[in-house]
Amino acid sequence: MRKDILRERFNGNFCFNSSTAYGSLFHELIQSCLIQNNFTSQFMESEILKVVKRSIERLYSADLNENDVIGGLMDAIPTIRAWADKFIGEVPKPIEEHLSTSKTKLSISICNVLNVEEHICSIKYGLKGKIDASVEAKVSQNGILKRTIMPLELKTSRNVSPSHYAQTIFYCLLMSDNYDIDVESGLLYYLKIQNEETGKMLNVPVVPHELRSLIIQRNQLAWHALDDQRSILPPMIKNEFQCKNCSFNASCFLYHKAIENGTNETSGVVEIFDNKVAHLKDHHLDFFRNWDELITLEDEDMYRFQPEIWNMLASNCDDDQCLNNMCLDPETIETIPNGEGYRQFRCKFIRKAGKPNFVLDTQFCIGDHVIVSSELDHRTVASGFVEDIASNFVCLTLDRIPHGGSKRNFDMDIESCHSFLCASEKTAYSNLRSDIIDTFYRIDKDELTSSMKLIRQNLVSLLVDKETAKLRRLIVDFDPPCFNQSNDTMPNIVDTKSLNDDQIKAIKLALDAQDYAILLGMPGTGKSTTIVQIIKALVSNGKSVLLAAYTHSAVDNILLKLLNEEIDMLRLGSKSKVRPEIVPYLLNINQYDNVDMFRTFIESKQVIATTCLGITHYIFSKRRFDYCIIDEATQVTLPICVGPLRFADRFLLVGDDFQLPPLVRNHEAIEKGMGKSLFTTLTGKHPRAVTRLRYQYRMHEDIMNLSNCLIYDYKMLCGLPTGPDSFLKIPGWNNNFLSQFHKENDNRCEEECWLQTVLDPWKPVVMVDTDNLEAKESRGLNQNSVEASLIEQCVKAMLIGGIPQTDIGIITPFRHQIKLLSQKFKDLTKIEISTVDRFQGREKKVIVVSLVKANVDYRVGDILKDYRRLNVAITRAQSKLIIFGSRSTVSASEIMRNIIEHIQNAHSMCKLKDKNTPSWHIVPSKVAKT
Ligand SMILES: Nc1ncnc2c1ncn2[C@@H]1O[C@H](COP(=O)(O)OP(=O)(O)OP(=O)(O)O)[C@@H](O)[C@H]1O
Repeated sequence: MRKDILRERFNGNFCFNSSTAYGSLFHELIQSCLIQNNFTSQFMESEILKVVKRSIERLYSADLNENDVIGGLMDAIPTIRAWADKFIGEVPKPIEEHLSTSKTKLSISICNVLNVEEHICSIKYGLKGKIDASVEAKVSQNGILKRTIMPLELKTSRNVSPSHYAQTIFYCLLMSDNYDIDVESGLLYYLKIQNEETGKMLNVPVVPHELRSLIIQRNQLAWHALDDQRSILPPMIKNEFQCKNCSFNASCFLYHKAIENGTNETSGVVEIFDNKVAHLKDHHLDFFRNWDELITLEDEDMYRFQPEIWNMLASNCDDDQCLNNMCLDPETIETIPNGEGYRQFRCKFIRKAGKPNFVLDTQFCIGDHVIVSSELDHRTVASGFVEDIASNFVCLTLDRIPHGGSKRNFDMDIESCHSFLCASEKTAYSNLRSDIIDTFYRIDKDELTSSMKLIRQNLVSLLVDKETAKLRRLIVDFDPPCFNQSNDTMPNIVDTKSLNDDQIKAIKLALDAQDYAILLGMPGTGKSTTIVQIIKALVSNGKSVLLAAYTHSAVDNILLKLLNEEIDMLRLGSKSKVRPEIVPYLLNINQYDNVDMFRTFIESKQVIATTCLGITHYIFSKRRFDYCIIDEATQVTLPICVGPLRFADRFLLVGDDFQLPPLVRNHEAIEKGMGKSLFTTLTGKHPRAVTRLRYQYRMHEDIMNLSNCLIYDYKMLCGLPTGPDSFLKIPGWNNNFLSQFHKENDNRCEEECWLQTVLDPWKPVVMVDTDNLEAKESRGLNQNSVEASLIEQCVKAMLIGGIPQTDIGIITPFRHQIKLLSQKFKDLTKIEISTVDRFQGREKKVIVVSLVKANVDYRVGDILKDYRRLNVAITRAQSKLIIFGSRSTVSASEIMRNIIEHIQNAHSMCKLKDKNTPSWHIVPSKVAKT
């Protein structure tokens, strides 16, 4: 039971070993034979080759060779065939029973396969599980023949275990709930226990007294999982053999020592315990207790809405968390082959009944994780994330094609004949299609992601693993970092002519670091440029580099620059999250015929890039790196940062304390220090490890000084010349340029057109104040339609004036405003519209900022008080920054007041008159797609 609780909190040791790798391959093989109902040697041989080819990464991780594995699987063919000959078909054959009380022999045959890997969450029993195969079986006893559904559980262990019986009984409950029918027993098949030539097949009945004791255990487990019982784990099992081989032993022992005040004596397994945690001193245990508490606080916030998914009818949930009455359009289902061998499905859902503009009005946004369930019986059918959202549909990328679940067949009879329509992939598409059309779905936001488990696992690895001893000394004990004596020579490959002195100093420090270095740079000072030069130098010295950042966009930002330098690299991640230019560098597992080829490929890559949470990839069980570089390191909490650092000997953290902080939702966790990044901590502890970049090359001086006056106290210097070239040039700009947008005989705007002020090429910073207009935000949603229309006019005018779409970025802190703006510019897809967070590390010639907040109570919200987020927003523009907002409302934020004062002093405030409503300009609905 303790292991089950630990499994909910930690990833465990995620490396594949040979028995888990073999186990998963056997499962895939038998499941595919069951689905195809083909157990011929020829079919199995060809399936083995396919299964092994799909699993090259797992074999690499488990140190297995495909020929040995193929041999091992082929050796099992006679056993599987004998099992199938006996138990698959229409004629029941005698089977051994667990806890049999009957004198008469039971016979069983599997006559139909309903599903494989069926994922069932039962609200009724508070259980969830993935059933290896859901089957229909013919059962004969005492001369009575019945057809009944049951779970089939496949096992590759060499011993029968009581936990397998328990699992099978629970699966019977899950199936009962899912199919709304009593399931009296399940099947357990041990491939490797040779009591016959077939392996061992058992029938496991749901016996009332066993079920009672299992439900009691389930309730105890649920008690331990409660928030306020978190520190009380179920007792340790103290079994030498099991503890040694348990993949959760490190977290178990660490918990015992740090949280339960345990010792090697009380652990009951002295030697194994000491081997893992004897080295931990009091301050290590304090470190773990502190971070465990912070993560728990944050965890509670993330799980806040989870119960609603299961407890509330979709019609009672508000649109914020749940979309109900959704229909899947079967014509839109598209398979997305993923580079890593998994498949995903793109599906479009339309709401059958509801408000016409409902989807845009909801809290659902692109990138949100979602769970799709059938509306009728609340059965989970798929999970994934939002890919696109418009007024009348939502497009999801899902792990499987949703369907309404198994449907009863015409000959179904509760007593004697359980007969269902298959929902598995062998089902003819036409069946599935009608099933899809007939089903209504609910889509819930899934706040629960597995990242918390990984974060906790990072902490355990940091404190326990042998490989992280050095990292532990540096970031837990705060040992001072060491540097080689600098010999002042720079590798030839570094393009010193294009760099300034600060940047050259930063490169030297990074190359001299024996432990770590820190690169602190204000916006546009060339942090990513410097990172690229450091990577070039390291690669030319034969070193390997793991490049990571919190967001995919930050990772790809550096990779795009590396591409220009023709540096070879490997990008890990899913195709849907990666920039198109980087897609060719994604790992494509289909290219490798064998493990050696794959190993050679992986080991040949000197630069591997991923996000900080992407480190669960198989390759990290084998690969280590000379350096790890983390960009935007001020954006990640310590336990997330530790993830990639675990795999390298030295590291470089790059960032700026005054740009985005780590994303932490829980206020108490922030107060207790979770929002302080490792970057900030180490910068304070060991200033010797820090180099600073001061010259920025992105922004016109006026834009830079806005940030200087707010944050940097004029320490940021301009590396760019400030001649006429530094201003925005609108190619079509002339005295008559704006007249094309005004209606004939309508001079209400012409006499003093606001676009004249805003687009004036000699004004690099302008704020458009909407206070005189009816431009209020929508109630309850951070959305402002008048502001969006003004932005549409302004941006389209620039496009007509000849500014390319790719030069324009629109930033707003609110995701609902992004949805609205994306609608306005839906034909102009090269204009980037994004949150501040996604724009960090990026730049555009023109940046338009939509502040959205406009209300009579002057409520400005937290985001517009966040000086770091605002700093990022105003430092993305090279030549022109246009800010739209309600001066009276946003002035409630002190930092916004300062921005406004600075702009006012520069005479760059454009206060709209009430006649400047958006309709005074003729804006073509379509603009040439430059
Ligand atoms: N030494 C230099 N001389 C001239 N231009 C430079 C120099 N270093 C960087 N740049 C230019 O400055 C701009 C900003 O550089 P870069 O994107 O590397 O900055 P950054 O510090 O990573 O930005 P951010 O703070 O947004 O993350 C780029 O256009 C880059 O080409």
